[in-house]
Amino acid sequence: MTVLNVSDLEVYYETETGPAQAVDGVSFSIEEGENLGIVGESGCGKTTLAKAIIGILPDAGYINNGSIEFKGEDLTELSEKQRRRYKWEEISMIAQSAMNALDPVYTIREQIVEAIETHRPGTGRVEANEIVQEMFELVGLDQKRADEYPHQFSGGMRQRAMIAMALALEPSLVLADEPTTALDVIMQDQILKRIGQIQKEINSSMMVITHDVSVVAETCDRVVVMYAGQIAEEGPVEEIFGKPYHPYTMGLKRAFPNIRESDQNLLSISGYPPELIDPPSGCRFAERCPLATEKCREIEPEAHYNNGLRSYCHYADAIDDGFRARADDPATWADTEAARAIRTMKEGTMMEGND
Ligand SMILES: Nc1ncnc2c1ncn2[C@@H]1O[C@H](COP(=O)(O)OP(=O)(O)OP(=O)(O)O)[C@@H](O)[C@H]1O
Repeated sequence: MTVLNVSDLEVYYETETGPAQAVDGVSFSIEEGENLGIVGESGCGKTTLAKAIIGILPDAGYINNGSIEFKGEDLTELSEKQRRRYKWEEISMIAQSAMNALDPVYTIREQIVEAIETHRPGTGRVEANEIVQEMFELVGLDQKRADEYPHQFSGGMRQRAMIAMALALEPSLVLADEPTTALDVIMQDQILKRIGQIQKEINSSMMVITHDVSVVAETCDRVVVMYAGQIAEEGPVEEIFGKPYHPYTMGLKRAFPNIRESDQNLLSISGYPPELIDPPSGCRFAERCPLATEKCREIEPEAHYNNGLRSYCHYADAIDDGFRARADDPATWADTEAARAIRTMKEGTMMEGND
């Protein structure tokens, strides 16, 4: 069964200089029990996507187009009141920062019990407390500390408490936004394993948002690679990281440190994602791409399908292992428009310095 079906979603933010297209024409689905990873550099629209799905966009943000079908019901058509019943009970979110997500004036127990009583009005106090105990055990927290306030917890414990809260109502879909970024490597590993175990027990689906490709490799079945508000590539984890067809995926998997490997030979994708207020007309990655041609700068790429992957690159069908090997070489990434522009700028600064 399809739990979530996002179709042609556009989310804008009103800014002083005009509307910024944070999510632009994004379509994907998540099946029951499936884990989908969303990866991409900072600012590519991952958190906005999650906030639109659970219905907590800030005032400046709005859905401009598209649908978000949850178990067949389009959430974008519902009123604020109707949507509330989905929040936490059916769709929950493990936010980036547990400190911001937890209420400082209530104990952890009070917050979890409150959530249970709001969404399951028939649940008695004793039963709610049993759920707190069970969730604390599952996330590896000492339940004696349930009556403490968030500030009395360490960062790792707060993150675990947040996970306990997000999973207490056994939601069908959990949106995990950088669930372990604030934690050290050992803790990250434990927490990821823990989330996986709990999730299997309650058979929920999960959308894992991260910039760390090793987290996705470890926890997800499929992955969506986002770039500048759009999907660059989508498909099963093994294929995406084994034989990708989009140059951005190739760069991304070598450009960011990951929690698995200590000795990493990282490469750099020169430049930055484009402004989302006035994005370029062709492929948004063209300026930073070693394969880019005039066509890429002018025409927006359509989806190409290879080996179960959906890749938005004009040259996806021509990409082979030869190119994948070249993309592993940092020198390949020194030959892009962005890299050349940065070199020219540096040379200019040096010349000025010599004058
Ligand atoms: N409240 C806001 N008002 C205006 N623009 C915003 C707002 N929140 C986010 N944006 C912009 O929307 C774009 C997408 O941001 P978003 O936080 O969704 O990206 P992200 O991929 O989750 O990044 P990160 O990993 O840093 O959280 C960015 O350009 C960001 O500047």
